[in-house]
Amino acid sequence: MTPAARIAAAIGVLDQILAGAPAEQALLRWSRASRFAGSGDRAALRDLVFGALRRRDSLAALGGGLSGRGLMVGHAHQAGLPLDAIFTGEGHAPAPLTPQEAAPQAADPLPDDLPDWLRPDWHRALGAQADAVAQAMTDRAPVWLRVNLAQHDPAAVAEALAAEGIATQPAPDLPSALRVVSGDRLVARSACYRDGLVELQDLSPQRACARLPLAPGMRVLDYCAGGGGKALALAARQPDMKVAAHDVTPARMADLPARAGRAGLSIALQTRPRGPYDLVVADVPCSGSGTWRRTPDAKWRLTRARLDDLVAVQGRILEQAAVLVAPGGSLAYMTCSLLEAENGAQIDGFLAANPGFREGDRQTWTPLDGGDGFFIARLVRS
Ligand SMILES: C[S@@+](CC[C@H](N)C(=O)[O-])C[C@H]1O[C@@H](n2cnc3c(N)ncnc32)[C@H](O)[C@@H]1O
Repeated sequence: MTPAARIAAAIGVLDQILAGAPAEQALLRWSRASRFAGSGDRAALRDLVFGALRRRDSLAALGGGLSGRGLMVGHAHQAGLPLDAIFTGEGHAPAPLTPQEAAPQAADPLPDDLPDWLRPDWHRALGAQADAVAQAMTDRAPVWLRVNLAQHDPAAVAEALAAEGIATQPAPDLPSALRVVSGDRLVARSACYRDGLVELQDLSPQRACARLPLAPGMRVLDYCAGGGGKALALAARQPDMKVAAHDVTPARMADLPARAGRAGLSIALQTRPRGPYDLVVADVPCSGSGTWRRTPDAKWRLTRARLDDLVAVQGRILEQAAVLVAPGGSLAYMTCSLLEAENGAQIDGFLAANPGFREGDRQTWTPLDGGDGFFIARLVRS
């Protein structure tokens, strides 16, 4: 496909998303209907669509309207693309620009690419960093790997990755974390990934897991395990523990035994955990506002009602998980959100209602720290 044809395809896919279709679904529908497209075309289209969604409102302002075409015209202006060569109307290229599209009168400053209803919450949570974090959310997220330190040395793993065409850089503060600087699309097919040397895991959840005090013999439960990212990270840090994983939807843990097997770790699946555990991790469902670089359509789909529902679910999970914690043990609450309602306010509410717990630790990371937005609070049971 020509660059112009890719832009025309992005216009169609974006129109579907703006009409309510989830981004992944709209991209899949396009792929199925476009058998002529190669993997390079699909990757380029995905980049165009996700890039436009991250900067939806600023591109709409630059491109003359909130439509697939407006976003792609805005993108062409912002990226300095040769407009006359793209908007030709010939073959599969999009129609020529109108005079208004060719000379946009965009607002200065451009919109901050936050949903209007959320802006006050965002600023309350992030204070002086609010604008910089909103700006950071408009960029592509870096890819981070977690080296399985239980079995491998990070420098040797970095060399093995490089031999497969994947260049990495170590995180300055965390031995397990490697940032992929080129070859990110090769990771999932690499031998290093297949053989359990590395897992795909963002820097911030790695940092959160690294903060938790672990010791041999500890009983650990990942209460909202999903694919098991936190259980695997903890087990790799201290293989001499009994690590169990639970999820209200056990099917979400389907890949966990294979992932644990690849990493040479043992994680027991628990449908009805009874406790007590020395550490219970509650990586709760959340708005994902810290990961909007990766799922930018979620930023525009979130509503106040949905956020309120999530906050209520998180509160209930905290209460359920708390009863599984042994005296002297810890409850580690995690979200990939930056919003106060899901983070600090949730923890303050829990502590006020549960005097048997005290706060041990609380930390928020934002994209300005190198990874996704992420929150952890460790609560210690008396
Ligand atoms: C943020 S995801 C977990 C991601 C996972 N920890 C990881 O690192 O890959 C939240 C998970 O919580 C689960 N969940 C939702 N409500 C729950 C509940 N009441 N009890 C336990 N798990 C729940 C969901 O099924 C989902 O898999």
